[in-house]
Amino acid sequence: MKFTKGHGTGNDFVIVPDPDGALRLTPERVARLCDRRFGIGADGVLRVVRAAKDADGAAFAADAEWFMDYRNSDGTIAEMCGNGVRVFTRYLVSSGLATAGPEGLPVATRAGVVVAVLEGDEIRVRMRDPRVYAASTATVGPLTFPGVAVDCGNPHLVCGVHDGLELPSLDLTTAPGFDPALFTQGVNVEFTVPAEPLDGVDRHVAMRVYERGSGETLSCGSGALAVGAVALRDAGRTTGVVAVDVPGGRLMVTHDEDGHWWLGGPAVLVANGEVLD
Ligand SMILES: N[C@@H](CCC[C@H](N)C(=O)O)C(=O)O
Repeated sequence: MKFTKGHGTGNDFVIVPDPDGALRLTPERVARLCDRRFGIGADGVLRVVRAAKDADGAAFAADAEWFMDYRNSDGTIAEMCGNGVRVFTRYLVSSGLATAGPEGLPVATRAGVVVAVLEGDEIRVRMRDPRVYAASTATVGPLTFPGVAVDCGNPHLVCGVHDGLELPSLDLTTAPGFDPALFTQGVNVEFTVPAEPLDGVDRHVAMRVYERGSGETLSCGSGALAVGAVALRDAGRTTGVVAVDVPGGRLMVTHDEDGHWWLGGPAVLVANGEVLD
C-alpha cells in the first residue's frame, strides 16, 4: 500500500490513495498506521477515494469528484477534519489527481462538500458554517472550565482558560471530562486564551486541543473554526478575521461579508512511502 505523509500546522496524516475504493481500511489497520512506535505515526488517516466509489461519499458525487474518508488515530470515523481537507487538497493537486482553479476545488466530507482554494504554500477552505448552540463545561483533573458547544459538522467544546491559569499548564495527557448527555458521540475540546493584539486581524487567540479519537494534537482546523466563531461572537461581530495560534503554528479563521466561513493555513507533504504489511 502506497502512502504519503503530510501535515497542516503539525496536525499530521497518513494519506492513502484508494481512487476506486478497493481498500479495506479496518479500525485496527488505521490504528497500526497511526502508531508512532509500531507504524508510520499520525493523528489520523486520509483515504483518498472517488466520491462515487465510497458508500459515504456517493451522496456527494454530483458536487465533488473526491471524498475525504477521514479516520482518527484510534480507528474511529469523524465527519470533518479542517486540516485534513487542506492536506487532502494539497495531495490531490500535487499528485495530479485534480486541479484547483481560482474558484477552488470541491471536496466531499461526511459533513458535506467544502471548497478548497490554493494560495501558494497556504490552502484556504470554505467550511460548513459553525453553529454555536449550548453552554457546557469541561474538566481537567480538579479544574472545571465553562465552555460553549459548537457544531462544525463534528462536535466541539470551546473553553476559555481563566483565573490566571496559563495554557501550557493544563495537563492534557488524558481526556478532559465532558457532559455525555450533550455530546453523545464524544467531543473535541479546545482551551483558549486571548493573545497579544495582532495587525490585520480582529481577534488573536491561542488554543490547545484534545481531539476525540486522537488525544492532544498540535493543531485542529475544525477546532480553530469553532474557536474563531466563539471569539467573533464574544466580540459582538458578525464578520471578521481571527488568528488562532496552535502549538504547531497559526491558522486563520475568516467570516466574510458574504456570510462564508474560511479556514486558512499551511498544508505540507513531507514524504512518500510504501506500507509493507
Ligand atoms: N484534526 C481535525 C479534526 C479531526 C476529527 C476529530 N478528532 C473528531 O473526531 O471530530 C481538524 O483539523 O479539524
